[in-house]
Amino acid sequence: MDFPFRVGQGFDVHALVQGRPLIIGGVRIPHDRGLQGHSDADVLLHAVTDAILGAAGLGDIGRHFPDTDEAYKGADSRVLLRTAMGKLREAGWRVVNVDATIHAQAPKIAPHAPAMAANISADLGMDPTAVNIKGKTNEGLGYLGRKEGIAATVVALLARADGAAGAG
Ligand SMILES: Nc1ccn([C@@H]2O[C@H](COP(=O)(O)O)[C@@H](O)[C@H]2O)c(=O)n1
Ligand SMILES: C[C@@]1(CO)OP(=O)(O)OP(=O)(O)OC[C@H]1O
Repeated sequence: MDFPFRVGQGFDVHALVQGRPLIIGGVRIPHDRGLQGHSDADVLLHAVTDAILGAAGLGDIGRHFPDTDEAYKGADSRVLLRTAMGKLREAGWRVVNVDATIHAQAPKIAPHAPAMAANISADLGMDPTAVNIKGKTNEGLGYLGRKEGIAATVVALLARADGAAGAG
């Protein structure tokens, strides 16, 4: 019998490079560099996608949206997140809450956190108060501290969509 709640975690990191926009949580943030990737390189949305897919036992973002597929070149990661959420719904899950940390020496995340939470909650079909976004520096240490990239870590809790304990 399945337990009616499942937890998942997600991690992602992308390099900061010249000539790319910085898009985190679906929010375009004014900055001197942006994140490198096959898609729009939205490090937060990729970690959220992995957290919900992982909780549902549906693998990972690369399995559903391979970075070798031209279809995802420059892809809007909100579209990928909504597609992943559709797969969760088909499997009978809803997302209860999301808690995320963006590991960025710069820029400041706090001013953009409400907009990021609004985007994620809209894409997952939940109340914005159930999405918590935190920024954290790396205290100048390592590749994150040297501003060579930005990382995100996320945990997500799922519940059976019908709310039935033990529903399979
Ligand atoms: N990119 C960031 C980093 C930090 N914050 C905010 O500052 C607080 C202190 O961060 P430390 O890494 O110095 O402990 C943190 O709790 C956030 O409120 C941020 O918004 N964006
Ligand atoms: C989002 C995808 C889509 O091709 O590509 P990237 O933007 O490179 O992002 P990453 O987190 O490295 O890998 C996941 C891929 O599914």
